Amino acid sequence: MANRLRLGVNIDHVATVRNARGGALPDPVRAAHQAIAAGADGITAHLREDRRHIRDVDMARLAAELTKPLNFEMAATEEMIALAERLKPHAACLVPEKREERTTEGGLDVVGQEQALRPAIARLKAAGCRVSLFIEADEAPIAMAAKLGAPVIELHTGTWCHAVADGHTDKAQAEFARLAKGAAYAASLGLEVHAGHGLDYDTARQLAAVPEFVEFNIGHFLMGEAIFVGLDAALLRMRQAMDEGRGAV
Ligand SMILES: CC(=O)[C@@H](O)[C@H](O)COP(=O)(O)O
Ligand SMILES: NCC(=O)COP(=O)(O)O
Repeated sequence: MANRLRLGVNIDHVATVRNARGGALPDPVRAAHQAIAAGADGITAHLREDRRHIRDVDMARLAAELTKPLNFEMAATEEMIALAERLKPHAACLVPEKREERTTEGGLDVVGQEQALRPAIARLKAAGCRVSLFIEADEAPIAMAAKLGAPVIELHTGTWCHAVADGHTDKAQAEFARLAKGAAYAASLGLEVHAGHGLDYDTARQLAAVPEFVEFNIGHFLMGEAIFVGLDAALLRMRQAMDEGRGAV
């Protein structure tokens, strides 16, 4: 299918449930294998500094076992870059991290961190990782991502998804237009454009209509749905929503 949107499944919150009891179950790596078997185009996992969900051993197993691309989300710290150099995941996505945050709250400040990010990106590239920067859909960070030599960006969709969920129609329309404009600008610079954070069936379907998006990374909503309908059914429904939005069905 021309211009098919890839679905990257984030398994962080299987690990959240596992860590609630301190045992080994449910196994996030098992979820990754099942997601791939159910049609996921790749797996995303976020190894946070505080290890609140994904742990180092999970990332090592994912890197060793997956049959589809692994997208290692990380802060641009020495610890994480060194781990990525050792594990050599298909992709490394640099995301902002604040210990006190409940979840990611926005895009990476690539404009303010240009000098610090440049060597991090170089090291990840040298390790063979496809580097992605998780940023806001604004001209300055998008232009900086291109200047820094990252081949991929992932646009933060959380603000738009929250506006949709809260019924703030005017803000949702403005945020959608911002995402669409940012995606078009990024593509004009030759960047591969992804999107993620807070996407559900409805917002994934809406955003799929923006032709410049190549991949969505979706986790929290899907893992919640899986509790009720199972992971396979949730992925199938998300796949259908993305294809409908892209006009593929
Ligand atoms: C960057 C992003 O939006 C997510 O991929 C990230 O994983 C969110 O952090 P939590 O998974 O800890 O909520
Ligand atoms: N980068 C976004 C991601 O991997 C998943 O975000 P969410 O769907 O868990 O909010």
